[in-house]
Amino acid sequence: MLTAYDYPTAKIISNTGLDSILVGDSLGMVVLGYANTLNVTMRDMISHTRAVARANPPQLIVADMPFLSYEIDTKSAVKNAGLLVKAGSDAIKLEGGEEMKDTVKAIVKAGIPVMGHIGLTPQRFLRLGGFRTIGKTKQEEEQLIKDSLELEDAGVFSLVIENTYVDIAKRITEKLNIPTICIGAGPYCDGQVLVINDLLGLSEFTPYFAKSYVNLKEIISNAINQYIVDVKNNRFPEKQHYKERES
Ligand SMILES: Nc1nc(=O)c2c([nH]1)NC[C@@H]1CN(c3ccc(C(=O)N[C@@H](CCC(=O)O)C(=O)O)cc3)CN21
Ligand SMILES: CC(C)C(=O)C(=O)O
Ligand SMILES: [Mg+2]
Repeated sequence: MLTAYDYPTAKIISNTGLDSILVGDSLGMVVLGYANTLNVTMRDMISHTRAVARANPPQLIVADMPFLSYEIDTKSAVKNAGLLVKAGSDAIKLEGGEEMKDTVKAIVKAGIPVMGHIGLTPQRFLRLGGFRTIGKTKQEEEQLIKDSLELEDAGVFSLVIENTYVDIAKRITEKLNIPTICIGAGPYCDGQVLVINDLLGLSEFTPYFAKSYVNLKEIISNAINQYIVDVKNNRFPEKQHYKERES
C-alpha cells in the first residue's frame, strides 16, 4: 500500500502491481505544507479522494478520516465516512483503539468498510507527546494488543500499525485474523504502507522508517535548472515549439 493524493500519481499506480492506495491525511504535511495533520479538513479529503478516484485505478482506495470528522459523535462519523465513499473511496481509515469501537460498528453497519490505525496515531500527537514510538511500557504494549483485538471485534477489515516495536506488531499480526499493514513496525506484518513522497525522495522530512527509492527532488530541480539555462541561452523554445504563419 502507498499513499496517493492526486490524479497523475493514481494514474501511474494504476499500471503497477500495488494492492491498495491510501488517500492519507498525511497530505496535510506532504502536499499542503502544514506541520502536522490537525488542520486537514473533510473538504481537503474529499477533493483529493475525488482526484485519485478519477484515475479509476484497479487498486482498493482507502481514504483517511481527518481530525474531528469522527470523534464528536457516531452520527457525524457515519455521515463523514459516507461523504468520502461518495467522493470515490472504497473504504475509510480512522485512528484509535478500543474507544472507537462504537464508531467503527456504526460505519460498518452503514455498509462502509473500515480500516483501523493504532500505534502512533498522528492526529493525537499532542497528547502522545510527539510522533513517537508507542509501546515502550508494558501498559502501552498491552493496550495495543487490546486495541487490535477490540477493533477486529468491531469489524475492521484490516489494521494499520504505525511506529511501534517489531515484536509488538508481530504479536498482533499472529493474534488477528484480519491483515495488518505496517509502517515503522517491522517486517512481521501482512503488508506495508508508505507515504509515496518518502518513497520518491520528495519529502522535506522523512521518518526513520521510510525508504526512498529515487531522489525526485534532485531530478526535478535539475530539470528546472536546465529549463532556466535553455531559456536564457535561447535554446528553448525551438522550432517545433511554436507556429510561424506562412504569409
Ligand atoms: N513524509 C511523511 N511521512 C510519514 O510517514 C508521515 C508524514 N509525513 N506525516 C504524517 C505522519 C507523521 N509520521 C511520522 C513523523 C515523524 C516520525 C518520527 O520522526 N519519529 C521519531 C521521533 C519521535 C519524537 O519526536 O520523539 C521516532 O523515533 O519515533 C514518525 C512518524 C508518519 N507520517
Ligand atoms: C502513514 C499512513 C498510514 C497514514 O495514515 C497517512 O498517510 O496519512
Ligand atoms: Mg493518516
